[in-house]
This record gives sequence, C-alpha cells and structure tokens, in this order.
Amino acid sequence: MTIEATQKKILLVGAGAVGSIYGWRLQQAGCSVSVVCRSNYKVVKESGFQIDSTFYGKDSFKPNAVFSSCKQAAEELPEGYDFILVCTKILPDILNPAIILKDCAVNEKSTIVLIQNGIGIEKYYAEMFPSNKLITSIAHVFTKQVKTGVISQVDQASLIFNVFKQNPDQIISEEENIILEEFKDFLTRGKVNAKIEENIQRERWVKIVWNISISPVSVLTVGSNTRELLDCPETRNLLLESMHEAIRVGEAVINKPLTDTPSTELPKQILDKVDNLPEPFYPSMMIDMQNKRPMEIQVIVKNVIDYANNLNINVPILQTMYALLALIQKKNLNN
Ligand SMILES: NC(=O)C1=CN([C@@H]2O[C@H](COP(=O)(O)OP(=O)(O)OC[C@H]3O[C@@H](n4cnc5c(N)ncnc54)[C@H](OP(=O)(O)O)[C@@H]3O)[C@@H](O)[C@H]2O)C=CC1
Ligand SMILES: CC(C)(CO)C(=O)C(=O)O
Repeated sequence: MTIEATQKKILLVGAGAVGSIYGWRLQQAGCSVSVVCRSNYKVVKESGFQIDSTFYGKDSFKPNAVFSSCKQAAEELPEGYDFILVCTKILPDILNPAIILKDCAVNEKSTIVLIQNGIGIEKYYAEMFPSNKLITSIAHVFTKQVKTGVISQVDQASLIFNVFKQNPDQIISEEENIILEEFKDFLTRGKVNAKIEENIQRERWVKIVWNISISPVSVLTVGSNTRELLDCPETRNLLLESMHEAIRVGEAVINKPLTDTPSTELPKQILDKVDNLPEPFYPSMMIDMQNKRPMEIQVIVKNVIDYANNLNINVPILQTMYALLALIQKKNLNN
C-alpha cells in the first residue's frame, strides 16, 4: 500500500535542534508539519528555521503551522494529528515528561513518536496515554540551535525506531507494522537514514554508551567539543573507560551483547565515528549546561547507575561523573 505523505499531519512538540531537523526532513518528504514552540515561537512564526547542514545543505524550514501551545495545536485540528513527534529534553526529575502532551494527544488516532535520549523514558508516555500507539526512537543527528531559530547540523540524520512494548514479548500488531513502514517511508523520502530495529532497547543502550561518556566529559571540562575531547589522551581514555562501564550495565540489563561484533570494540568504533565526522560537535547536555538549563542527567546517567546498583555492577567513573553533574545541576537550577 502506498500512503501519500501529503495526507499525513505531523505535530512536532519541542521544536529545538533535533525537532527542527526531523520536522524539516518530513516536510521535504511531503508531510504537513506543524510545530509547538516555546522560547523560539516568535522567531519561528515570523521566519521559520534557518538550517545549515553539512549533509543536506542550507535551507529555510517553514512549518505548515506554528503554535505556542499544544492546546492551540489541538484546537486547530480537533480530529487529531497522525503523528506527534516529541523532541523536548526529557527531565523526569523535574516534571513528568508526558504532561506536556495532555492537551494534544487526546485523540487515540495519534501515534506518539519519542525522539529523545535516555534509558527508561517510555514509561511516562505509555502510562499517561495507554490507548495511543507509541514509537520509541534513537536519533543520531549531531545538531544544535546556535541562536534562536538558527540550527546547525552535522552529517546525515538517522533514526532507528520501533513500537514500544512494556513487555518485549508482546507482538507488534499488523496495524502497528503498517504505521512503522509508513513512518520509515516518509523518513527515507526525506533522506533520513531510517531503520526499524527489532531490539530497540539494545539500540537505546548503544546510544547511551555515546551519551553517558561524551556528554558528561564535555560538561565537566567546561564545555569541550569532541575534537578537544579526543585530542587529549587523558579525556580520550576517560571516554573509553566510561563507555566500558555503561556497556557492562547495558548487557546485564538486556541480557545480550550490545552489538553483533564484540561489544568491547564499541567504544573504539564510537570514537572512530566521532573522529571522522565532517566537523566536531558539542553534545546537547553541554549546550544546556552553558545556557543554565536543566540537563538530562537523570535519564542519561542516573538511571544507568540505578541499574548498576541493582545488579551489583561497579561503575565508579559513572558515579563520580554523576556526583559532579548533580551539583552543577543544583547550582544552575537554583540560580
Ligand atoms: N542535539 C543533538 O544532537 C541530539 C539530541 N538528542 C536528544 O533529543 C532530545 C531533544 O534535544 P535537542 O533538540 O538537542 O534539545 P533542544 O533544547 O534544542 O530542543 C528542545 C526544545 O523543546 C522545547 N520545549 C521544552 N519544553 C517545552 C514545552 N513545554 N512546550 C513547548 N516546547 C518545549 C524547548 O523550548 P525552549 O527553548 O523554550 O527550552 C526546545 O525548543 C533530547 O532528549 C536530546 O538528548 C538526541 C540526539 C542528538
Ligand atoms: C551523541 C550526541 C552527542 C550527538 O548525537 C547526542 O546524542 C547529544 O548531543 O545529545
């Protein structure tokens, strides 16, 4: 079955660095893409996003509609959006992340798609919206909002995804499979490297290996980019060692190696990939630290440590980094 992308209505909640890239690519594929903005509302409403990508080139992305709240977006389309992409930072230590959708995911027809980092993030949405279909995804995209409405992005964007099931043995229905294929088709038409991955939690753990190392080390070295982190032998080694700790936890949790090749090679593979990117990048946690915004330390670091503690796995590097990040977080939030 061929589904016309133009028939599809997408609502993007959290139109920052990541959201603007995937929204732009889906609009390029022919979907109608509306966005809910917060601090960048005025600028995006007036002139859209200005995007500079090493892979896709320079363009201006003008969403089909720009809203200042989910309520306004829902009023505009009472029959509901086909897909609601959630691209906010995920901060359960501050607020239940699913609350933001309560005004716009009211219609069961909407498939909620999470494009967010972290471990254990899906439960909030699954609990609050049990009747909606829920897709969880892993984004490799390297992007940053350099100033309001202006986005820079490195390399081709990819998205690995599947339907979230609380119990991994639950079968994906035929209807869900059609939605997955349709979403993949839109992304592919938008030149996103899209993949439906059977063991999506394994991919989440692979991504956490990136995040739990590069992001804290960048923040704790007062805002280093990946070139600086890799060129310094001490931080390079710290990245590798912290990745090995996270791999041990992930493999114990999912009860499987994280990769088909020996996962002891994963840290080096990640650093090689970072080394070969067209430009160095700053991780999103570092951008939050610089802007004194809350960092995703709960879902990226603390949840992994909690798993390690429950499984009696020693993670001294992750624990040390978390303690330092927790203080930075407290100080930023108190100011
Ligand atoms: N940047 C990257 O390269 C990558 C990031 N990720 C993950 O993707 C997710 C998004 O990250 P990223 O795009 O970098 O983050 P950004 O901070 O750039 O974007 C998040 C956006 O969500 C908006 N937002 C937050 N709360 C609300 C709300 N209540 N109503 C409306 N808008 C809201 C923010 O608005 P405001 O500006 O007002 O805060 C901001 O525009 C995170 O989980 C991150 O870890 C994954 C892969 C790569
Ligand atoms: C791995 C990295 C650094 C880029 O994809 C990321 O996920 C982030 O910036 O949060």
